[in-house]
Amino acid sequence: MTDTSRNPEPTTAAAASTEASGPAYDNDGATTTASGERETLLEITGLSKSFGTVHANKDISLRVDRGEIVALLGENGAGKSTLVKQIFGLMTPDSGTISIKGDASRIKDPKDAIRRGIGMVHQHFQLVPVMTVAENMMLGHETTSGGLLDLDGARQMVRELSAKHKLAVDPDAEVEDLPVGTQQRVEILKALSRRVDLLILDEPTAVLTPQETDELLGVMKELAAGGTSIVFITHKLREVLAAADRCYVLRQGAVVGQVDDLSGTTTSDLASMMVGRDVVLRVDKAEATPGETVLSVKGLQVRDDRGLPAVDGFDLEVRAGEIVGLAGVEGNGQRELVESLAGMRPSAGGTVTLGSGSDTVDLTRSNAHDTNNAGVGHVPEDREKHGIVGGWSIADNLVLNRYDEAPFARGFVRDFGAVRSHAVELREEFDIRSPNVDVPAGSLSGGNKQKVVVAREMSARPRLLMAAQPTRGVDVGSIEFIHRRIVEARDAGAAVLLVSAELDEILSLSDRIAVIHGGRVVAEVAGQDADRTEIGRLMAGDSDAH
Ligand SMILES: Nc1ncnc2c1ncn2[C@@H]1O[C@H](COP(=O)(O)OP(=O)(O)OP(=O)(O)O)[C@@H](O)[C@H]1O
Repeated sequence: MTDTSRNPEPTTAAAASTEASGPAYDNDGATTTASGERETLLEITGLSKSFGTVHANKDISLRVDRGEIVALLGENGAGKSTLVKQIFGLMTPDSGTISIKGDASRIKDPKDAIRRGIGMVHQHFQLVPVMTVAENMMLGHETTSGGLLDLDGARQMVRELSAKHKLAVDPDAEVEDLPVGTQQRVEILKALSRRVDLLILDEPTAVLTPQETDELLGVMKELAAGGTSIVFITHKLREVLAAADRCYVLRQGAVVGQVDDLSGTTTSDLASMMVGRDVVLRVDKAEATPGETVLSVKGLQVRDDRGLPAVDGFDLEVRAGEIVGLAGVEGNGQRELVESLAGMRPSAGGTVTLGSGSDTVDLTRSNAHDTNNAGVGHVPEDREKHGIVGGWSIADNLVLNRYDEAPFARGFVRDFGAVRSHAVELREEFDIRSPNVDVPAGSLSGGNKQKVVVAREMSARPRLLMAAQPTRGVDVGSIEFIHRRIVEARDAGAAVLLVSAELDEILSLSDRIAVIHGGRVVAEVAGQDADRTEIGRLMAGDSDAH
């Protein structure tokens, strides 16, 4: 960690794009000033921003040169999103300056930011799902570039930008039908459809498969080589080492570290810089001692939103005291499977039971309430939609599915004291960073919202814990913590079904791994025998891999 001066020989973009200058929405590719010096594209000085008593950004100063890829790292709630929202004009700083290419005048709003060459891809995409890619492209241009694009013009633009940036997208596809990774490409193309000097990506890889992530990192490097500067937020330290030229580390709103040469740096170095202590990146666990069958799924059929088969003859058993990891490329029925097992989506065939012998409960047609009452805990993939109620307090969110039960209610009367003290305990135990437990859950940072959901579901001590992407958007220190808690739940006798797009997470936590492809289990392997490459091939549908 150093406090450095300028990086005179940046590694990325000395080679400016050699492509002929393209259409009006192209970038110029120049990375240096006339004197041969690298141009400072973004300079932030003494930036502070508070929400009530929370100092989200404290006296932040940083710099990004043209053609650089700069990573922003930090724990959940460290202030990363707040910082980039101010650069994009979504929030106004309390004090300090943001200077873009030497212009330090206030960025009034996103429109103003776009006019000044800033593009941003948000954590939650801003696309209209029922519209096509080209129609979504038109939307942005109505408001920002004055001239209305016609549909043919928008289609043409998508094709040209797709080809130029090697981001394949069908202009006529409806956005809601596209996998998440492709939706993100549309967002990136939308940002690139205007002149962009600085592209901000807020946790761009959180929802991507490993292959999509590699593709995106490649695109980022090409953009940087063409003169675009990139600021990206991530919790995945390997990505920082793979793609960034430099990085800044934030803690509790302040810049606590800066690495200007990442070549000798390891993921462990970055992790301890972020968290302020050494972090164990691998999970230590004893061998599992599985007991009786808890979850039994036979021949399950579930349809997707369009009525097509998504889960198609799915069989799986999960026993008490074991973690079964479901590995698969996103879009192979995992979402529909978990929703169906949680009682949120009807099944079209097959059976689901919980427990064994005389203790068996048939959950095949249960709703979410019954499933929950039967002892199923569910950490949903989409915390914003299914995990929390943003307008309700943290305390209420922590008892969302148990508000009418003892000790949180006596008869029809709620015991607010019990709800609150439960919340105070969990906030402490799960390190939920918030001023108190009474603030709306919607005001929490992304990772802290996730901790609320995980805390609620785990504290209910479910017989079956279904955890879908449990550490998505969560910082390394908290990943370590959540992983430890999942193993503890297993050791206390819970059956755990872990669904994750992170193969590393599956490999390090699972006692048994089931690979899902085309809506059914195509292979099962013991956790300790699992081979990364083989699992990868099975995930891709190579049935000879096993
Ligand atoms: N609109 C808001 N109202 C109140 N508090 C807010 C608001 N936006 C952010 N905060 C608070 O500011 C702090 C910084 O949040 P921010 O979202 O910037 O963190 P982050 O580093 O992006 O975290 P994560 O990695 O979890 O996404 C947090 O304590 C958060 O609760």
